[in-house]
Amino acid sequence: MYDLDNEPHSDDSADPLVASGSLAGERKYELPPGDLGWPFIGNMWSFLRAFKTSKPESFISTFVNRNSFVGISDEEHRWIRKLTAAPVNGQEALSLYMKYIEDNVVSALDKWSGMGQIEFLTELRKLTFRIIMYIFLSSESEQVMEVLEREYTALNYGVRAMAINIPGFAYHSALKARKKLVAVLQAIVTARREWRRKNPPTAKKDMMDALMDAEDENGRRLKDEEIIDVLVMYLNAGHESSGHITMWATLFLQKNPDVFKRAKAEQEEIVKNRSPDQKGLTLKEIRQMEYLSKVIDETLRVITFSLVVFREAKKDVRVCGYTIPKGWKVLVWFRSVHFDPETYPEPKKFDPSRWDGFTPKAGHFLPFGGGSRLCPGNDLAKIEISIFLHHFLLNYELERHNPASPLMYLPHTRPKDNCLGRIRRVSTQNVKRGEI
Ligand code: HEM
Repeated sequence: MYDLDNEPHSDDSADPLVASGSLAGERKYELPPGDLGWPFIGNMWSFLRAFKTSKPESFISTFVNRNSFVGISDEEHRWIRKLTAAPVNGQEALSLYMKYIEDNVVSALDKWSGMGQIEFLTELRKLTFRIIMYIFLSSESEQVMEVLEREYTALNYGVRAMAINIPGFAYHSALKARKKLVAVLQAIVTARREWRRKNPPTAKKDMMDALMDAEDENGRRLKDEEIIDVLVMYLNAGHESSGHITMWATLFLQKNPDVFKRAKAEQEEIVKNRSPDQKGLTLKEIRQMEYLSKVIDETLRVITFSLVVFREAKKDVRVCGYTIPKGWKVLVWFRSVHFDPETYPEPKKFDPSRWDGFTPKAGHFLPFGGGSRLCPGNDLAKIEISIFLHHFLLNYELERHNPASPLMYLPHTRPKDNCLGRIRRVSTQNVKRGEI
């Protein structure tokens, strides 16, 4: 029995399954370290297998039953995660991807500023999807990208639909879409393998190369099918969240002129200190964006994009006088963690300066989850958002059509009008990569 009531609070657990907040009062609790199973609703890895078979129960079991035959075992999760972590979040990979991100951000902002009214959130989601596709498949044509985007959108619609496999229903379209997606991705994988066979190894170009190179300690590499599954899953995991947080950070900046001014001054300083021949942002400059990083952390806290995750108790756990028996599911409600007034005074207030000299205790800031399931795209996401805000702050402003648009809270907090408005260019500073 793991007795939390008598366990000292640890702030430095190597792999904490962290969960803190107000459970039955103000008592804090922290679950034992380790892999406590996987969430049984909306789990990212369940996307790996979703829609691979047309049996209706496959959809339900993928998302609901952890022992499902289409689900992914703990061992498989560990193996794929280990092999894909560095290609997504490693330093080498991140510096490589920055160019794709910045090129896409600069051209999107430029395009939007000439478009009149746009749904800012919808456009941001398209942008973050495009960025993820470029990170994976940098050399594919615009045509291929469009097909992938179209089929992926159909697949995504089916995720929360009823499992009715009849033409006209979203689930049926999703099954068809996955088949087409797989066919296109398989052609890309085959062509890439062929190219690599005929050409001498070059520096890595994108995540597809990195996945093909990834090897475990026994020399085992990812098969084509595994690479495709990982791509499909990452396309899902890696765009929606970044799009929403980018929108909210932009809105908070605009709503708080003092914050906007300070964040903009920081970006101007970065550009001013750059050598004239430098093209585009560098990782070093991203690290210099200390204030912007606080703006993003505060946005992640206030918005809490992922409301909840599930864990499973691997042994009996005592919490606040209650026993959570081994095998029970535990729901970690991130919003109560992020709105705990003991950790975050006036929790509803957007206040980036609360992060000045403040590092929350382990388990008190979980925008990317925690433990062995910690979001592997956390650094990538922050870089993506920082690059967008860098260019937005320097050159643009957003004029909302309905500033008082009501909000929707499920599945994610957003204005009902998807943030309808205009993007206006207010300066031409640094509009092209590296041009000042
Ligand atoms: C602001 C952006 C993002 C937020 C707020 C976010 C948040 C989260 C959260 C809360 C989880 C669940 C963690 C847990 O169970 O403890 C998660 C998992 C995951 N995220 Fe993210 N994420 C973001 C961006 C990304 C990006 C850019 C990628 C990839 C390119 C990504 C890939 C994943 C994957 C693969 C998982 C499943 C991890 C596992 O179960 O092992 N995410 N994310």
